[in-house]
Amino acid sequence: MSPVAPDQQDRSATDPLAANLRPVEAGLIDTAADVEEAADSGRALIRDLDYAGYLHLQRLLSAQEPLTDHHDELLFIVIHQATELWLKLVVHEMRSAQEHLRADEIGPALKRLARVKHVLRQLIDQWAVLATLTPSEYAEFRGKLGRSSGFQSVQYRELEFLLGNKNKAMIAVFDHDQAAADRLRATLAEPSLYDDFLDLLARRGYDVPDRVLQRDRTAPHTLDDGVTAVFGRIYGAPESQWDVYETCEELVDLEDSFQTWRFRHLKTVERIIGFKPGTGGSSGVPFLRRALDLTFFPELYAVRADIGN
Ligand code: HEM
Ligand SMILES: N[C@@H](CC(=O)c1ccccc1NC=O)C(=O)O
Repeated sequence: MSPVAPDQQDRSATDPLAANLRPVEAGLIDTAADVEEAADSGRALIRDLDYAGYLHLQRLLSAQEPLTDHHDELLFIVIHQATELWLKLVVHEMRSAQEHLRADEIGPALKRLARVKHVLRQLIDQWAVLATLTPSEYAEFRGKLGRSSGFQSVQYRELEFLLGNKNKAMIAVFDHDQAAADRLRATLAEPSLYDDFLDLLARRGYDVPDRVLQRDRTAPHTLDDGVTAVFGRIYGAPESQWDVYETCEELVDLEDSFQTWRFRHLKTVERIIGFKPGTGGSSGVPFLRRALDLTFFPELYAVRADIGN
């Protein structure tokens, strides 16, 4: 006799459910034990971790303290806090990408930069939410903001430094907050993402000029024709070092996203306060417009004019 296949065997002898018993009768659910277990995990939750505990939601969600009763002030606070949270991640990913570049690990560096790019995309889309705030709604609580301003965002400045816009003078904005000023001074002394990439290119045998490699890295990088020539080689034959070419394009994406964020900030400010001066003491819109001219990776744009000539 041929053996019966396991899935055709009569399971009622061994499987209580197949014998038509209710789960409790079958002994599969021991109600008392289940209740005891639930109570146990409830007690354990008091002792250790639950959702709110892990995420420190009590702290996070009690940190929105509007200065007025105006309905729209909560939106203003939430947008800024959400931006600061994302900036925290962006700075973390940027530093990690830089460490990978220093270790000649382009793959993981690109993965982190791709994440940064997507976060920036979210921050760009977020401006549409803030743009629902009308000039008169904002005017109702703007007076309460005093001289506080995005100027004083230490994480934003840190990101700008890591991207290479090393405007030392901005550290003076943090005279009232020495911890923030110290942190920025330390970041100013670190190589920028671009510095790390140019170092990697030099190690890969590209002819990055010594004057660029040896420059004072606490100052912003300025356009150098020797670096443009290096990118000319890379863009002329991407297949020769494909990962290097991909890194160039990732940096262009990053610059593009960052500039788009700046541009959306400018346009949102324009529609909400027009040409009023800023609370932080700048001219407002004209100041933000000038910031759009600052470019992080100038040679990656300069090289495009040479392609095909
Ligand atoms: C009603 C909304 C907003 C208005 C009217 C506004 C206005 C301004 C103005 C006028 C400045 C120039 C500095 C000053 O004099 O204050 C500035 C700078 C800045 N704002 Fe805003 N802003 C708004 C929303 C935001 C949001 C949501 C963020 C996100 C965190 C932000 C981040 C920044 C940053 C980082 C700077 C410094 C930019 C730089 O130095 O290039 N702003 N903002
Ligand atoms: N600079 C803004 C004020 C402002 O937007 C702001 C105020 C306090 C905290 C963050 C702010 N956001 C960005 O500048 C203004 O001039 O209205």
